[in-house]
Amino acid sequence: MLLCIDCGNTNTVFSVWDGESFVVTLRTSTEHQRTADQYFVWFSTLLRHNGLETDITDVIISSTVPRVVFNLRVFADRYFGTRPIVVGRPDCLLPTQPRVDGGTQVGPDRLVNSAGAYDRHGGDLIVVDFGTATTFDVVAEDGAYVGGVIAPGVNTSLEALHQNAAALPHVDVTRPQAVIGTNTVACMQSGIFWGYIGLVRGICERIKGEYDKSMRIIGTGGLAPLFSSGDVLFDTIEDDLTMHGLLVIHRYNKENT
Ligand SMILES: Nc1ncnc2c1ncn2[C@@H]1O[C@H](COP(=O)(O)OP(=O)(O)OP(=O)(O)O)[C@@H](O)[C@H]1O
Ligand SMILES: CC(C)(CO)[C@@H](O)C(=O)NCCC(=O)O
Ligand SMILES: [K+]
Repeated sequence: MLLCIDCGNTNTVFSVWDGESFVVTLRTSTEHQRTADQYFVWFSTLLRHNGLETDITDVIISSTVPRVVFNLRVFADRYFGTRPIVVGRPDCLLPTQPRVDGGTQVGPDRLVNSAGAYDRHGGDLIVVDFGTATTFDVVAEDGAYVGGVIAPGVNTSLEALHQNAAALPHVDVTRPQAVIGTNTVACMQSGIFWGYIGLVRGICERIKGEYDKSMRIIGTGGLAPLFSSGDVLFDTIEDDLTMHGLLVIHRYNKENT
């Protein structure tokens, strides 16, 4: 079985592929101090809790946090006796090479999203991912990542407001009743909710204006459904896009090395 690990700046997601489907998906916060042994205690406990017997033979990792990769490598080696494929490292092949400015280290999550989206939808896409940052990845006709946009993440923005303004509390993102808020929390929720809808809409329109062909927009990340409840932003929403991309890249490496 294949263990896919998607390590973001906020959360790390483990998902096990049994050859036909993802049988379990587990989420933990990203902490670079976490050791290989700590990962295993958490992982094996939850597998047992889910009544799963898994035999992990392969591991693939995408990490936007370089320093967690060391302990994840030790985890794969010590507990599964396997050398993981790490997206973005020179020995990990990609189905298509990104076309960006020389020296740019594209976030591995964006390469993975691009590969996953291309496999499902073909090219000429915008992939919008609501994570720590809100990213827009442009996928060309041949599946290459050719650039995009990095905007502040929804929770990152809310946290910055709270940190920088003495009278603004911590609030969770939600769809507000009205645009005109009649209390502080409602005002903040309106700013974030309608602000991000405007941001996503505006950036996608501008990307489409710059691109010479029609494009489809794929939304992913935990908050995509919430934002699409306020406006038609996406042609499709896929919550498993990153995991699917890891699967695609793993398969490509197995077939070509
Ligand atoms: N309605 C909601 N309100 C608030 N948070 C939500 C809601 N739906 C999902 N979430 C949150 O979205 C997050 C899932 O986000 P996702 O995995 O896409 O990115 P992330 O973990 O926040 O960022 P990164 O991948 O950069 O670490 C979870 O932390 C989840 O709690
Ligand atoms: C933008 C984030 C933080 C989104 O997770 C990640 O993809 C990243 O660290 N990217 C590196 C810079 C780039 O993608 O161009
Ligand atoms: K993510």
